Amino acid sequence: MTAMLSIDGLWKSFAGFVATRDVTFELLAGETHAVIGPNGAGKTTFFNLITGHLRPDKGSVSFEGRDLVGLPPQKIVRLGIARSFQRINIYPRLTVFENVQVALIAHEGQQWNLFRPGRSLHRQGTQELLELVGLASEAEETAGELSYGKQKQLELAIALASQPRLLLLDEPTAGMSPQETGETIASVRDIVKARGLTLLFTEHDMSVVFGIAERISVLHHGEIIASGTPDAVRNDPEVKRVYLGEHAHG
Ligand SMILES: Nc1ncnc2c1ncn2[C@@H]1O[C@H](COP(=O)(O)OP(=O)(O)OP(=O)(O)O)[C@@H](O)[C@H]1O
Repeated sequence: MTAMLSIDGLWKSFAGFVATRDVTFELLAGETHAVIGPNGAGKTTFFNLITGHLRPDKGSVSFEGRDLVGLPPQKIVRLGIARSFQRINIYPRLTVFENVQVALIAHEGQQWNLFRPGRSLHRQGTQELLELVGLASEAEETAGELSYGKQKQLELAIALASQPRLLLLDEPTAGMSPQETGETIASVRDIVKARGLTLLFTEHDMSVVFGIAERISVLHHGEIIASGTPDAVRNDPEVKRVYLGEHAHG
């Protein structure tokens, strides 16, 4: 497999605090890759550097051979990278259907007008995405009134509206019940397969990580301390030390 995303010598500091330290990383086309690490290890910062929400101090980020550093987030989305955030990012007062429809309209560069003619646009595409994430029967519900797990599914549909080749999910199961977690992960796995997506995700739930990741990278104090197959990472002495150290301190 070839590298879809290549990151080389990436650094990011906040007022002298180094959040990303000389990160070099390759994501292969078609793989499902988890980025794990204790709280504050720098996972979200790493994602923000890829998606243009932060600009690195040093280093390069290249997607399918194209340099991303300095591009604004919307431009990076257009190149084929979509993302979901840790906090919910939907229009709570619009219906489920409208949330996805707006995302499709925005992606096509069309104008959204609550009263027309926007309402008739992309109805089929919207329906297809809702079916894909299992929200077809909730289409007319108000988005803000959905359960937390369903709101995350809606976010996923919104992310997919930009037709990404690479999907970045920041803690897709955070705050979910065990049942919601299981359903969400099964759904993500199916969608990734159905659409042939490359998936990069962060996650605290190790059963999720080891259940779906083909490769795992471990961040600690902004540095990648291990990267490899789940078995290799599980048995890595440095990784064990970091995680056991965490538990020892509660
Ligand atoms: N905008 C910012 N300004 C100052 N410090 C920041 C900023 N963003 C992140 N940091 C710091 O950088 C470090 C890494 O944060 P980051 O959110 O990337 O970690 P994380 O691994 O995603 O954590 P978590 O698992 O808790 O979500 C933290 O110490 C955080 O306080």
